[in-house]
Amino acid sequence: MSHPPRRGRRPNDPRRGRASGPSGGRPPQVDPARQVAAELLAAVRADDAYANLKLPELLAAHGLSGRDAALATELSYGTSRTKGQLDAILSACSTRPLDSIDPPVLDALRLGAYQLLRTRIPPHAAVSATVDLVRAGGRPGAAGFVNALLRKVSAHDLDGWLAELAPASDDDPTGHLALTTAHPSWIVDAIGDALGPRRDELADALAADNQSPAVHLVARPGRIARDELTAESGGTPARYSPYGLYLPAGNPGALAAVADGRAAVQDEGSQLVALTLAEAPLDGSDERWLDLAAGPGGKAGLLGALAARRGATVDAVEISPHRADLVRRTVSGLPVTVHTADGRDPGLPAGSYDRVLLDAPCTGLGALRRRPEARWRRQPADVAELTRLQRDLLQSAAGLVRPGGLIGYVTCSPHLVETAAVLNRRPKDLEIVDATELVPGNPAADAPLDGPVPGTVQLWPHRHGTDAMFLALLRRS
Ligand SMILES: C[S@@+](CC[C@H](N)C(=O)[O-])C[C@H]1O[C@@H](n2cnc3c(N)ncnc32)[C@H](O)[C@@H]1O
Repeated sequence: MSHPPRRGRRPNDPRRGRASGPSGGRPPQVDPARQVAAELLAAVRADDAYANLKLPELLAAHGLSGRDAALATELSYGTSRTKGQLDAILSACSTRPLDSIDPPVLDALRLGAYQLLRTRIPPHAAVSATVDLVRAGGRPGAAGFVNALLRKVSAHDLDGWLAELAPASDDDPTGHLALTTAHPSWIVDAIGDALGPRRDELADALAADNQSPAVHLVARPGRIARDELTAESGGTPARYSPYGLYLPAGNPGALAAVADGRAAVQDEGSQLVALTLAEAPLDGSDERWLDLAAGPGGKAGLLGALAARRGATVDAVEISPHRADLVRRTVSGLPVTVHTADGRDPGLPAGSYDRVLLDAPCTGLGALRRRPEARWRRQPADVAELTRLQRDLLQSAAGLVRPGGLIGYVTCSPHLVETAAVLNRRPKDLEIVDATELVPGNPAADAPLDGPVPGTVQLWPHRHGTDAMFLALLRRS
């Protein structure tokens, strides 16, 4: 039942209609999309869940598809991605510090603020749905607080809030971009440093993290031709990778070719770095390949398919047993042997591999567009810890590759400490091979792809439409 507008209130006033506030008499009804979004935020916050893995589970559990699933995805991913920006605005409106607010209530406030500031959902619907969520979640005492706070948020649109709260770009360029593009300051600085002389692209690079990317598929060589996959999936051929294609909206898992392993979901940048290593000119034998940090197996699957066609074999090493099992599933039927082992000392024969991929564990700052919560979960201290591991793994790779053999050192992060600094302290017998001309499809013709050390490759979402993958090709002397 709808209520008539009360006297003295504007038609769009969020106090209108069923935004009944704390004392509305009817039982709260939460629509399933917002329920899923709230459950996802709780899982990310309380259980350290990965949003992109948890969401399909929740959608299936609630039986959501079509428009409801799209709304749940938009609300949960959008809220996760912009959390810091939403918090700055909520803080400005709140009478209490945010860290004193019951965490599920704070989740609901973020969801409500996201709807008010970044969707076309009418303000009264955004507020009333959030109040309902809080009441249905067993926190009726917070309903009045939530209602009042979101009414304050609705006083401005997003641009209005950013104009009020963001520091001036001239005074504090990092702080300005951090708030306006919803990134932690340390990540703004890291990406700015990685852009080096092209720092003027920083706003574009950060904006690209906030775009929902297309799903990229790889047509596994020898298992399905790209044309066939294009016809089966309704996708379009990728710009650079000869095996890649871009899918429009939809669930890739529902495609028969993905379900039966002829194709897989894989960012085009990941395809390009693996292909560059596999196809780089090499003198001498070319039969033994190694993937030293293989889980969950995307690149091992591509390398395995190429190896099968070229009469080579691949050893794939992964330290986590669960992820090693994922690799085994991915490479089934391919000439790949999976070892659950520490890549720093995997017990494999020294000096025996022709090509070695080290797709190192990293901060993932190059794939923020695909991992909505990652930018707020990662901490600057993670970088030092990962860098030690990256250096140790590179040392191990250097011992496993044969003289004259090639290593592809890869990160899905452009952070200079994970790229240039690791390379600058590499083992002395590894020389850098110029990879910039070797990337399939020649992305350099469209936009620069030179990395921070001469000869290395840095892809970018805002330039190439790929994740920001880094590649250095190294030859053992
Ligand atoms: C960036 S991911 C690799 C992604 C993979 N190449 C793909 O394309 O699917 C890095 C992997 O290294 C694994 N890892 C971390 N430390 C390791 C170690 N010491 N030895 C081997 N693997 C390790 C992680 O568990 C993670 O699965």
